[in-house]
Amino acid sequence: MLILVINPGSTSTKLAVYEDEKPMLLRSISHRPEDLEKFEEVTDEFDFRRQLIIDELKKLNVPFTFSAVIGRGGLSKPMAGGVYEINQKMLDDTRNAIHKHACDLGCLIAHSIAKNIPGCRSFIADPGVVDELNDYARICGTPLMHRICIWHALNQRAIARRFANEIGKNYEDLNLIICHLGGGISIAAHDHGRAVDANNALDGEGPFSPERAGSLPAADLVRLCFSGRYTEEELLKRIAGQAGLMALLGTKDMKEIESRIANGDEHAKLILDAMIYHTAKYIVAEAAVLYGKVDAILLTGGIARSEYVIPRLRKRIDFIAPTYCFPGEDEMEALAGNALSVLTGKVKVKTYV
Ligand SMILES: Nc1ncnc2c1ncn2[C@@H]1O[C@H](COP(=O)(O)OP(=O)(O)OP(=O)(O)O)[C@@H](O)[C@H]1O
Ligand SMILES: CCCC(=O)O
Repeated sequence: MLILVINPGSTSTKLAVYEDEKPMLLRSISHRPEDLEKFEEVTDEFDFRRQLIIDELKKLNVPFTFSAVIGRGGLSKPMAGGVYEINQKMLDDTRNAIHKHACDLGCLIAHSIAKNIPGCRSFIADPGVVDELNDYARICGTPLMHRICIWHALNQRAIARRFANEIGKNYEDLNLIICHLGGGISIAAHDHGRAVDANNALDGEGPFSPERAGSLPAADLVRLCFSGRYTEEELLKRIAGQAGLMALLGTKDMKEIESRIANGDEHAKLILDAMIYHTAKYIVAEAAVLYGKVDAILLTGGIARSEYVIPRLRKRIDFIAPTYCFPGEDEMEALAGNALSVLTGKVKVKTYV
């Protein structure tokens, strides 16, 4: 069975074709900032990115005989983890969602390609809005709002299963703290296969990250909103996009920051060490969620490759549980595997309502 996998990111669109479990091709189409800047919202990039994918597949002579197209799920309404058949409700909610993220295009493009292929199904799996929070985690100190999570559910779960497999156990038998260190940093407590606590990595919760502000002093933020100095859009960018290392150091490229530090830049060192410090604090906090019974801490994402960050982070968290590193991400393989498990009847597909 031929499966097409689509994973749009902020600067690239990844695509892969699998023949059952076997990867036949993996491509990453890079987007120049000037090509994306002209679109007001990420969903406006739909035609542009869809056409690039189709052109690339045609160029590589890939037959359009897919049994399924699976995309990285978008930020529609919260849902339990699993594999979902894309339906009209999901498409509408993804297009109309308050939160915008390049992954929205995964769902929209997967459906649009699949619908033109006879017999082809379209899926998403473990989108960033997977919500398995416990009742305490939803509550914050005002009735005006409640906590939600937006996190790297797909990669965290893929890494969790990989780790469990490597040690000969089931993910569902383990208590894990997983930290995805990417452009955003998400941290979740996985209690026997359920992510009972996770941060909203997109919206200003958790540690600051390469391009996100993380948790901010709330009253200062309110005063800033009413200061007349910024529009709503500008301030939202100060929370996700023009925030974190990008705002504090003018770059989110970790290699560049590491080289500044190696050349004696004390300010860069202070900021990066602060990011490590806050990340460690949020990781350790998840141990309380699991009553201190933590089988392992798993670190993943692009920054898990950093020889500067990882040893310093480990030094602050190793006392909780053994820490393992899974640099990068397993998203393409995880998506393909999820589609295949539905096509072969191993997993029951869910309906988004
Ligand atoms: N070899 C490396 N050493 C140090 N840092 C690295 C390395 N490779 C990537 N990074 C850093 O990882 C970060 C990006 O991580 P990643 O690729 O996981 O993010 P993303 O896919 O853009 O966003 P996200 O993971 O939040 O969806 C950047 O700050 C980048 O500089
Ligand atoms: C939906 C992925 C979460 C993030 O980018 O922070």
